[in-house]
Amino acid sequence: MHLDRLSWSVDGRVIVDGVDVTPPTGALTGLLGPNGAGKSSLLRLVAGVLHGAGAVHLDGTDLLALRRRERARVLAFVEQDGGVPESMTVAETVLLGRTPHGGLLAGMSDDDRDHAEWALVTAGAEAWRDRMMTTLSGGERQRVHLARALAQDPRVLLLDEPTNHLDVRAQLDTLAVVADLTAAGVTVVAALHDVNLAAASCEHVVLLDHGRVVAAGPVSEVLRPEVLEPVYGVRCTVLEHPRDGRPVLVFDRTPR
Ligand SMILES: Nc1ncnc2c1ncn2[C@@H]1O[C@H](COP(=O)(O)OP(=O)(O)OP(=O)(O)O)[C@@H](O)[C@H]1O
Repeated sequence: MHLDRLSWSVDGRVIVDGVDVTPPTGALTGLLGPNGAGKSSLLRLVAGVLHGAGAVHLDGTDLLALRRRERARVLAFVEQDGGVPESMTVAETVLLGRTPHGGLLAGMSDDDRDHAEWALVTAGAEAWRDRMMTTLSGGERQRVHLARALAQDPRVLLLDEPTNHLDVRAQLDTLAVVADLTAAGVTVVAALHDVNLAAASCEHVVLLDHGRVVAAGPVSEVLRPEVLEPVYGVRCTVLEHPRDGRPVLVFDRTPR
């Protein structure tokens, strides 16, 4: 997938400024940057929720030129604190993920139901299948939203802060689901605040600041003190994980 010079302004202020990057196919790309850097806005632009300038190319097709339903067959987006459908059960909510492929809930095929069931189990949400969405905790809802996106069977999955309500185990579970998806060829882009989670789980990183790409590339190239310190305004020390050699970052406010 290639994000081709994506830009978006609001009230005369440029929020996303000519973002031109290529998240690798079948890999997890972490979208990092300080509060207000434009991560959510960029994901919303790619998903076609916001309308700005630029294109999103996937195998020669501009996803932003597609109709919403066609785009939803290839791209799924789990928004941060996504809305909760009133008076719907978890199972019905996940089944909604099949609507771009099939039709209305009543017209779902056995294949659609099987796929939704797979998504429910894969996202670890099957225990709540008959619960009303409004009764779930933040972390439980997050898993259901992931399940609904899986039910869509996307080639591109956008996740906005997929771990922010989750306990440590649930974070690792979610990242394991993402790893299985990328192994199956899905391209995943996730906005993350936890730099160490990105260091541990992403293949590729895009670092945003003030709507612009400051750095993009493999974890070892982007998650370095000289790149991170000016962006976050903190001191950064890089250690090596004793088990897998991946970077572990420690931040403090000591002046350089
Ligand atoms: N609809 C809007 N109207 C005005 N300003 C907006 C709008 N949407 C976003 N912004 C502004 O754009 C900037 C980028 O916001 P965005 O939510 O994309 O950042 P972010 O990197 O996801 O931040 P965070 O890490 O805090 O979630 C912020 O300054 C925000 O206030």
